[in-house]
Amino acid sequence: MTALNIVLNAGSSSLKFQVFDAGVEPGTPLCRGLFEGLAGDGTAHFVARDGRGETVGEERWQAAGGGHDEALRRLIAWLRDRFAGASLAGVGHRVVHGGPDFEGPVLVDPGVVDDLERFVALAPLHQPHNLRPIRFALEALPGVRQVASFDTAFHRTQPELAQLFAIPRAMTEQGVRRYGFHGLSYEYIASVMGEYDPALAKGRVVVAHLGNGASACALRGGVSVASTMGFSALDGLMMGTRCGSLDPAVVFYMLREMKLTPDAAEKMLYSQCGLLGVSGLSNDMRTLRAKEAGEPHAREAIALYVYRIVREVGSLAAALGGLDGLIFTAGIGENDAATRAAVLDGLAFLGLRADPDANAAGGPRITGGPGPSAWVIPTNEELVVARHMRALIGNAA
Ligand SMILES: Nc1ncnc2c1ncn2[C@@H]1O[C@H](COP(=O)(O)OP(=O)(O)O)[C@@H](O)[C@H]1O
Ligand SMILES: CC(=O)OP(=O)(O)O
Ligand SMILES: [Mg+2]
Repeated sequence: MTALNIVLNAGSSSLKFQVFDAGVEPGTPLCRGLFEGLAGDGTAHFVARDGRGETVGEERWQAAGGGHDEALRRLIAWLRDRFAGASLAGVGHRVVHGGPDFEGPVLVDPGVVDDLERFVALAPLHQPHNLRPIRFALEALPGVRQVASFDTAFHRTQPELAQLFAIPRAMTEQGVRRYGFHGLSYEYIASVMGEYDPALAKGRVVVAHLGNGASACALRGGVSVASTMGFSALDGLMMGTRCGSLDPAVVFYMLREMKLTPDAAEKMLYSQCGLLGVSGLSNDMRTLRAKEAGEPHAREAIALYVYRIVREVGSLAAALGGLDGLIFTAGIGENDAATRAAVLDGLAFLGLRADPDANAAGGPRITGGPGPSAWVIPTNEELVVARHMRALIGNAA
């Protein structure tokens, strides 16, 4: 009987999962799937594929809020049915915030979950959805080992200056510092980029993770040296529903002049800004692309999205002292050729020369000529968690 390792990855708009044979090195999963459209009130969509890419499950429903809870309920029912008779070796979880103490993946026990609850306020779109299935499995599956892998851990290699805010030292010592996120995605990209071009593995590379959440990370020799996200996953680039970098005085304006409560102000900055806020239409790039011809606000939202990426990649290139490669990944980075083309255009001053045909075809290399190269590399956060599970709990069933 096959023993399974299941990996869960709750993003801000999605719940992704992969199922691996626990007895072998993780590679192609037995099955992988995605619930998407969980952030809004539109249609949520579930699709699952087997190891050969054949669709083995598909559902659609109306996500009237609470999309992640409903997705988890459907996923458990679907997995029970699909893998009836198999035993479960372990469950691995992407956990977005590991704070200052979790510098690598850990085996979960109730004490670890209590520690991680402290960061719910710093990652309200993620941490609750990451911890709920852990608590569920601790109760419902008491013999099954669980591993938590953190988005923040990969960035703990950054130089001290890259992690500091210019605030009183006492606040820094309390943990008010830049953590950085999407670390599992960056760890995956760092692990494969040498297969695309050995020079990337040694070089100065910026990875742009452009999903519903978005950040960029500067890698030197595959190690994180700076990133656009900070204390929380609100900072840096403009995102689907998050504002990204914002003058902190805007928050005081929201509280004092707009008379918003702190909770309402927080909700607005996490859930009603970004592409959704500027377009007034949608957080989803696919919808904005479909409407941009007739909707000036959709066009402006996309233009601002690109402008912010160009500025931040320039800043990260400065932190690296130059740029050898730029890698696009995640939902928008992997699929939206027009965003990539516009970013490359804005970064032509760094010597990037777009290859329009290669870009339209999805890469992998989307520049030509001498100078820095740009690439499209699909991310795989679940595979990184599966590797962590293998390292921590081996192949025990
Ligand atoms: N084919 C596509 N073309 C353009 N954008 C896409 C496409 N598919 C997905 N996206 C964008 O990617 C986003 C989801 O990215 P993903 O990395 O899966 O999100 P999450 O942050 O929830 O993990 C969607 O909200 C949408 O904006
Ligand atoms: C950290 C973060 O924003 O994650 P996601 O892009 O999955 O929402
Ligand atoms: Mg994601």
